[in-house]
Amino acid sequence: MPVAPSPLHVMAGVLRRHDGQVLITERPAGKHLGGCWEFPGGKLDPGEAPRDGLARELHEELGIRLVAAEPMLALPWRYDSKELLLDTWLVVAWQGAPQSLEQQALEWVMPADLAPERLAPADREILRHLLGS
Ligand SMILES: Nc1nc2c([nH]c(=O)n2[C@@H]2O[C@H](COP(=O)(O)OP(=O)(O)OP(=O)(O)O)[C@@H](O)[C@H]2O)c(=O)[nH]1
Ligand SMILES: [Mg+2]
Repeated sequence: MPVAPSPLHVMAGVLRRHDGQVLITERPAGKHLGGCWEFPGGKLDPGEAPRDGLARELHEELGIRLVAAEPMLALPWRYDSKELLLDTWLVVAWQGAPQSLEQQALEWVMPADLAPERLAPADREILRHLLGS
């Protein structure tokens, strides 16, 4: 019997500043969901602990060092051909100012001002969670 591939474990970090703004990044055109905005992160490497994978991705993409983060929402999601677990953490402390190291646009926004349609479909659930509904 065919064995279903296990879902791809993807880490996403919601960097939240003291003023409540969160960081979103734009997926480059040509990639899966190119042009959609998302939370920075990426696929966990085999054998890697979630917090370590999150810290690695945030360092690779933004050049920051993770200081304090906690799990916020583990969201199973299915796009046409791929199934993933979007493991979303709230990041409340980091060192360094986030920079675009992978040519991605960055934007700080208040969750209440963020139009859900701008986000990747799975991330609209994260936004709902942030808005507390
Ligand atoms: N990083 C990230 N990925 C997300 C989010 N929401 C969401 O649906 N994804 C999906 O999760 C999958 C894996 O994310 P990724 O950043 O490692 O994917 P990628 O293809 O850019 O990785 P790669 O090109 O570095 O191998 C992608 O299909 C992406 O569209 C999100 O908020 N953050
Ligand atoms: Mg990524």
